[in-house]
Amino acid sequence: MPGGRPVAAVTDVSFDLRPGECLALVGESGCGKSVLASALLGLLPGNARTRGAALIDTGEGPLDLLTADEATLARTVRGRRAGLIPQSPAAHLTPVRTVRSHLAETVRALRGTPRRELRAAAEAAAARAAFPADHLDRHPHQLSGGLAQRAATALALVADAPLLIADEPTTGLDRDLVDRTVGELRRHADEGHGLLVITHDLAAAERVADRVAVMYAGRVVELAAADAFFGHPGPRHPYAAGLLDALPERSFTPIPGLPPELDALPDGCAFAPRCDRATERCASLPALADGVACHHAREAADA
Ligand SMILES: Nc1ncnc2c1ncn2[C@@H]1O[C@H](COP(=O)(O)OP(=O)(O)OP(=O)(O)O)[C@@H](O)[C@H]1O
Ligand code: NI
Repeated sequence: MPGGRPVAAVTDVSFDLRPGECLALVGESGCGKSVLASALLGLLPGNARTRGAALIDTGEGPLDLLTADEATLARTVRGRRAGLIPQSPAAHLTPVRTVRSHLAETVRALRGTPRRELRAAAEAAAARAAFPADHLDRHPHQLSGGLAQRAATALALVADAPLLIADEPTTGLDRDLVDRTVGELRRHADEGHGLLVITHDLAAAERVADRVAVMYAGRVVELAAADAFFGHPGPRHPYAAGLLDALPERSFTPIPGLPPELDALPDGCAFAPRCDRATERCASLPALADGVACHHAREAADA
């Protein structure tokens, strides 16, 4: 930050993700979801500091993504072990190149496809993400939001990486496209891939996820099985309960107030100023224990 003040964009996050499993990471704008995704791919800005570990299975043992050097990340991880469908895909594509050229380069780099087979391989990669062949010669600015999303998905799927991170894959899409995207992501997990879906679309999270991690002000405040979270007995953290209650199909009641600025967090629970369960105990920071970080969490369901 200006003046050299640090800001803790993501703190104390801990989860695992297995092949064939989808974890939805949900939370309001600015809570740290995209920073977390960037950290997992070694794409943080140069002045960022990380601590802890993020282990990925490389096929030859675990690799710590937070300490791996750039050459290792570039040669063995990005695209190959972990694919990313970025938030705002159009902004991540090179503006002066066509979708075909993006796909051909990616196929060549990740699969070593010989030049004479590139055209067919690029077309097959596009088809996998339902990107229309007659739009392959368009530039990013000539694509609708939905088609830019498909182009980014096609690129992320080229090397069939065991982990796919999708950052806001349904934002800005119309209803049919949301349904299709959710279906495709779920199929991708069912085929045995690990899937981290970052979204503030809770309806999409409910349909795609096996587990849900709720972030608030840079921390995971609840980590739960999706059926318990969205169904019975429901969320345990008051913030998570508030998020669900804000949905139009539920009680359509917004959480009062706004999330705090990350560079001015209170010492204790960051949600306390907005929380109707807050007491003096909330002046100390609640650790994530048994899936929830709250002094007044609802009881877990009976096992
Ligand atoms: N390079 C940086 N320098 C300072 N602050 C940063 C930097 N990168 C991110 N932040 C801060 O970290 C916070 C988390 O940002 P992030 O993009 O991860 O949010 P998000 O949960 O993905 O939100 P959205 O839903 O809007 O995409 C933001 O408040 C942002 O201001
Ligand atoms: Ni984001």
